[in-house]
Amino acid sequence: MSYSIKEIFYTLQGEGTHAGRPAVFCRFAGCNLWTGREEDRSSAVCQFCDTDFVGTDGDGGGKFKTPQAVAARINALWPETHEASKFVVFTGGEPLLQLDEALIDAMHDVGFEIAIETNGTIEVPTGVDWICVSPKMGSQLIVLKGDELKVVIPQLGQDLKVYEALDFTHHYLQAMDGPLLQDNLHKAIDYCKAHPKWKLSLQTHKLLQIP
Ligand SMILES: C[S@@+](CC[C@H](N)C(=O)[O-])C[C@H]1O[C@@H](n2cnc3c(N)ncnc32)[C@H](O)[C@@H]1O
Ligand SMILES: Nc1nc2[nH]cc(C(=O)O)c2c(=O)[nH]1
Ligand code: SF4
Ligand SMILES: [Mg+2]
Repeated sequence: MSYSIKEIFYTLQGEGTHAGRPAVFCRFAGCNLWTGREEDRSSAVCQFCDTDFVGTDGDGGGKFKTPQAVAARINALWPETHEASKFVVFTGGEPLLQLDEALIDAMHDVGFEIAIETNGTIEVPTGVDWICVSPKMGSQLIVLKGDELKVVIPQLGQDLKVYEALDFTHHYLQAMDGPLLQDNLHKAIDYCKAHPKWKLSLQTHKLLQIP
């Protein structure tokens, strides 16, 4: 199989537990909950997406024929003299439409720790080192355990108590970006204070204006 990748870039993880950690981001093209076309947004399962994941035309993007080719491109972005802390985040779009064990093995072969950002609707292949699930109302959540659960609020009909019971090490709330961001941040802050199992995840890369 070949891999369709929107962009590959080296930055800091902006969100969640690893916020501030240098990481190569590999953004796969395509998602199962939205086409990515603005004209389809209002009829999509996931309507609040902040990301362009259509096509393969971003920085470092393209169609890659082999897992080794993807791994080599990602590895080339890591600073040469710092082999120990190699960290890749597979995101999208929905990475689990394309990420397979062959690519996971290829990344481990070049020394990377592997994280994913997923909507939790597709089974996670073996070997992923850090699983971040961000459930979407209107979709069937099937990934019920992992390292961090990162719930974007508010979403219509959400019951955070249901998520609280799931088997994740960290439970985060992330305010939905958009015209109501400030309101949403206050909702998230108030909820965390009242339910201290939850922590606030900020999208720090947006504050920092880095990719
Ligand atoms: C663009 S998604 C890609 C990965 C995967 N499809 C998912 O939804 O988790 C990456 C992260 O951004 C979050 N996100 C997307 N749009 C957002 C928005 N408008 N405000 C806050 N977080 C958002 C998602 O919930 C997810 O945690
Ligand atoms: N810096 C940075 N951190 C991120 N964390 C999750 C992201 C994503 O789009 O999945 C993201 C992103 O796009 N940039
Ligand atoms: S599931 Fe993730 S990538 Fe897909 S539309 Fe929603 S936020 Fe965007
Ligand atoms: Mg993003």
